[in-house]
Amino acid sequence: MSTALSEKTCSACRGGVPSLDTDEAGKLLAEVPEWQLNDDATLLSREFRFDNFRQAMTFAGQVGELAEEQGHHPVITFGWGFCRIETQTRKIHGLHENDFILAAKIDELLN
Ligand SMILES: C[C@H](O)[C@H](O)[C@H]1CNC2=NC(N)=NC(=O)C2=N1
Repeated sequence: MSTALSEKTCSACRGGVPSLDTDEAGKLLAEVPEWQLNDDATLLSREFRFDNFRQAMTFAGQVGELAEEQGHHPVITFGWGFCRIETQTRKIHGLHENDFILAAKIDELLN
């Protein structure tokens, strides 16, 4: 039985590893089905909707704290009623399991 993504912890990525290919990324996407891959599977993103600016801002802060805790950092954009998260592993210019672990943990913030 493999460990759920949300129970894993991001590992320090120092580059020098291949990014996930589209098949590998597609398999991991099944565990975070609310998220989207871009066409060449180098970016994982999701837009969350909220009732107002303060809720979006609070969520953005929670994602930021989670990123610091995990040592893996997405791009966080927020405004009135929305917060958009985009993640890729910059060092390898593509996706790593870390991006999917972070996505699964971000989804858990809503529980
Ligand atoms: C050593 C540490 O793992 C790296 O500097 C981390 C920090 N956070 C990171 N976040 C993202 N999104 N990509 C990276 O390559 C990255 N590298």
